Amino acid sequence: SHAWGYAANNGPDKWCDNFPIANGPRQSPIDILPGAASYDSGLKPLNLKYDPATCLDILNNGHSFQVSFSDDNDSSSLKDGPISGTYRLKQFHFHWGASDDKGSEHTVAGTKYPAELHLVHWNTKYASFGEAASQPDGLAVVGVFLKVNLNQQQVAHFSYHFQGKQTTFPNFDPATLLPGCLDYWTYDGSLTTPPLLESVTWIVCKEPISVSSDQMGKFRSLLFSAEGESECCMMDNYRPPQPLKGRAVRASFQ
Ligand SMILES: CN[C@H]1CN(c2cccc(OC)c2)S(=O)(=O)c2sc(S(N)(=O)=O)cc21
Ligand SMILES: [Zn+2]
Repeated sequence: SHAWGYAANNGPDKWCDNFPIANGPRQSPIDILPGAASYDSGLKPLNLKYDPATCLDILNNGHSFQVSFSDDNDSSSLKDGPISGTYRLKQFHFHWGASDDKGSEHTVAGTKYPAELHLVHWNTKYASFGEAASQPDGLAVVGVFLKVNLNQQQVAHFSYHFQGKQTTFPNFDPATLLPGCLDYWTYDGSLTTPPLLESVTWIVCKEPISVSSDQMGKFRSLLFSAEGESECCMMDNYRPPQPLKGRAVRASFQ
């Protein structure tokens, strides 16, 4: 079977063929309706601590590009917020569109942002990332919307063209990608790509960060294709919102 992707023949509508959990009870992303979210005063502020020294490399994995972190200690980790215990940062990556009118996975009352950042963390009560990824409380992903600010400087110089292209990416501080205000919505969901595991506590920040339009252009110059293959630009690598199926969405703010 051909690998999954975002094209008509292997995209989100086809994922259920190989990953039946695609139609499961807690799939992501969702459309967030601020008016229907319930404020929960028991939710704590996010406690994010990132150490740039843990930044390892940047990889174009054929679906996005991801920046990976060494996770053999808690120096880059998430605590508090809606979770209990400590979750270690494993990687971050983005989803984006072919144009600025689409690209985010979560939407807010139907509004799509041009891109969305995902910071992926795993629960250290499990022995490894791989084990945590299959547990209902195993992962916590912080989602940050990106909006285009026409005279905004570069977010960072990412442009790792081909699938499989990997280079070192030393001392990048992911805290530079966080919005000033860390108000968030939270709900129980899944990975938004295969294997679509229902192991994610989603934490979606209300405030977007701004990127320049040429930063968006750089994203769109990345390639799904590998070296030597016919070039296929990496864009529209987002899954559309999935049915809420009775889940509650809580807000950390009023
Ligand atoms: C290709 N993308 C996923 C890769 N990963 C994964 C997770 C568990 C098992 C596995 O293969 C067995 C791979 S991952 O945890 O790094 C994530 S997080 C994520 S998102 N968009 O929901 O934030 C998608 C993926
Ligand atoms: Zn993602």
